[in-house]
Amino acid sequence: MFHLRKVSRDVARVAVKTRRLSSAPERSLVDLSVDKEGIAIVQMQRAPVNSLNIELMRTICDSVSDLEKDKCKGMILTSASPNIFSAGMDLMELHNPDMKRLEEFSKSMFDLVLKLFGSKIVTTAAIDGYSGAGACVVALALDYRSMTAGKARIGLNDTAVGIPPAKWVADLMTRTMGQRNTELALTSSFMFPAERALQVGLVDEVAKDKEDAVERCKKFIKLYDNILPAVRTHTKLSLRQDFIVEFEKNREQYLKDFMNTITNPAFQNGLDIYISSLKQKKVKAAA
Ligand SMILES: CC/C=C\C/C=C\C/C=C\C/C=C/C(=O)SCCNC(=O)CCNC(=O)[C@H](O)C(C)(C)COP(=O)(O)OP(=O)(O)OC[C@H]1O[C@@H](n2cnc3c(N)ncnc32)[C@H](O)[C@@H]1OP(=O)(O)O
Repeated sequence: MFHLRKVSRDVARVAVKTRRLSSAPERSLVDLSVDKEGIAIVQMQRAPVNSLNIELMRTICDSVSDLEKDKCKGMILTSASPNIFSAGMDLMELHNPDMKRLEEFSKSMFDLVLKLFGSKIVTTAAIDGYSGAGACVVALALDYRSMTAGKARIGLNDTAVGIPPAKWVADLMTRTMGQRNTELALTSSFMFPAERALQVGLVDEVAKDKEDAVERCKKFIKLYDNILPAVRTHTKLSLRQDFIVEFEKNREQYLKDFMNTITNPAFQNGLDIYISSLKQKKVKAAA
């Protein structure tokens, strides 16, 4: 656990009342609430598995922008789906895609990663269930992750879906887990249970259940209570600037690479088989 030095006793805070914003129709993909202490819970609720389509990614992005404007203390990204944080990118967005929508999808994905990684507020995830591929990338873009012990798995299993991890994805993971662990994780597509994820630094704490995971996120956010938000943000962003600058510089190339991978006929054939196997699993389970 971190020990943060006291910098100022009277940190000015904008009072944030407890409120829910999910009544707005465009926000129905997340439930957003902010408590009296200014800590927000952004709960993904795109049933059944919170797969990341354009709309969900944009909604998360917009929610974080709103929370930044409101000068919230921090946010906790979590899920309404039992046993699933998120199934990663929406495979239907990648399967036989319309080119225009695929480009929009890629842009939304990049926007989301940059928004989360470069956010001014303290960003955390309470991971209570499966968090594979794109969902692991989202979690890696945050400041802190707590994950429930048990069946939950987290990892970048991109190779399993035929996507060679992009350089920026590997960089993001390396920043958190180091070179060696990243190399092993990416080449094997290993999906880590919480205890193993903690050992390699992929998550920061193991929780006993979702409630505990959320509490640990709150505790982490409150560690910054005595640090001036502007000073914390400045420090965080100066340490992250290299990644952000590199990403912006290569963004067009990353977009082309991603579009080329997805539209490759070999990838589409593999995806056909992968999606059928997911559906087949259900048929078998019902039999
Ligand atoms: C925002 C992204 C940010 C950055 C990414 C940046 C760069 C690129 C980085 C990485 C590349 C990332 C690629 C991906 O993310 S590809 C997606 C990878 N995910 C998976 O392979 C997960 C596949 N799903 C599962 O293994 C299981 O479904 C799961 C363990 C999640 C849940 O199992 P459960 O038994 O509870 O449910 P199911 O019956 O399997 O599924 C229910 C229902 O949902 C559909 N489903 C599942 N996953 C997805 C998905 N990813 N996209 C779309 N739909 C999905 C599944 O087919 C079932 O549908 P139906 O039969 O119609 O009910």
